Amino acid sequence: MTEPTGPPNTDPAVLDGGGPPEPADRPLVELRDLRVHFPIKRGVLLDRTVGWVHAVDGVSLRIERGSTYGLVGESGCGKSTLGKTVLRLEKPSSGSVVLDGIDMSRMSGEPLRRMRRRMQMVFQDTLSSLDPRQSVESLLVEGLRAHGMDEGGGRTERRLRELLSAVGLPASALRRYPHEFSGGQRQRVGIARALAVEPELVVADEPVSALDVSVQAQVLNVLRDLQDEYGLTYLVIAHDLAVVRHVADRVGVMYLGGLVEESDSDELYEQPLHPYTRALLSAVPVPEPEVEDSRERILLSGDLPSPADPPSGCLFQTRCPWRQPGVCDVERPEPREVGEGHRVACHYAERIRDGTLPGGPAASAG
Ligand SMILES: Nc1ncnc2c1ncn2[C@@H]1O[C@H](COP(=O)(O)OP(=O)(O)OP(=O)(O)O)[C@@H](O)[C@H]1O
Repeated sequence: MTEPTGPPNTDPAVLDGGGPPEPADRPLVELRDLRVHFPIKRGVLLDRTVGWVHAVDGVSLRIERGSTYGLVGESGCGKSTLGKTVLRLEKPSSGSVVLDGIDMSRMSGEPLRRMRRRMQMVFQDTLSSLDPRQSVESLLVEGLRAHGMDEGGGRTERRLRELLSAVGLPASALRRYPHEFSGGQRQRVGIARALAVEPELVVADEPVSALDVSVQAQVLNVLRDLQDEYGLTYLVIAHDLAVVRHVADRVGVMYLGGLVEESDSDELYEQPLHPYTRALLSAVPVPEPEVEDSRERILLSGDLPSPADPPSGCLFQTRCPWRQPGVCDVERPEPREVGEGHRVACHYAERIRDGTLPGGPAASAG
């Protein structure tokens, strides 16, 4: 059972599953008003739906070919659900997921399997995502076999060696088991496994958050080198803003299932406009003591509302220091362009930027 979420998508590109001729620079991934709502079940047989968790609630974005899109936001804001829906591991409740001009939202069976081969996922927790009883060789071959790419004999063996070398592991790793590796090496195995089927898109969900800081940069560099070498497109999901800044060309900030701000990475970090983004960034310590002492800190009041009961109006209004009664609690702002390629879902983005809006953070500097 799915929650009624509005009229079906009548875009012809979406309906015929193919798509009209589009410019050569069309994005590899396009999400159009994507919603993923999970039913909340009650009753002995869990047969009553008593509500809906709005895990992803109307997200539109584009990921350009060969680029890295970083998705940030605190735990529970819907990042992983969005990532899984891009891979069609979750089904959209409404809206669409378009890969290379082809709408996958309602695909199933063989066509979906073929599309899935073009995309792979790298997980946070390699210990649980890699079967401990399988050697690296068997893990990689399994990935190839699942997509009919195990050619057998010397060619497969050569391919496996190439993959390991691409992620900086020796060929001897083939005969070892996941628990014999360090966290960073295991993540390299996870990346090699994802690359085995030559995907175009890799969704990396918290790819380094289980690793020591010293190892994080190494793994991120491996991802970047592979992107250069194979022209990969990445969706990198992370709660850590520093990680996203390190790798992303473009960044989207999620809050309660919605995209509240999106822009090129440098712009977002230098001039965050949405109050939530500003609060997130203001919580990141700065290494220089003079800057650290005087920087603005925006403390958010209240808890994250439940995605099963999102607030009226702006999703962020219950915690926003700039909240304007009568507007923010009434009307949900759609993301709109406030600078080149810089979209913000806030009624007052420009006035907050210019410092002309009454209110603002109660927290003091220092
Ligand atoms: N299969 C599911 N059934 C019901 N609710 C779900 C399901 N998957 C996720 N949710 C809920 O959807 C919301 C978004 O979860 P999601 O895991 O996407 O967020 P997240 O930002 O990735 O958080 P985290 O970083 O903690 O994984 C949460 O409230 C979560 O409990």
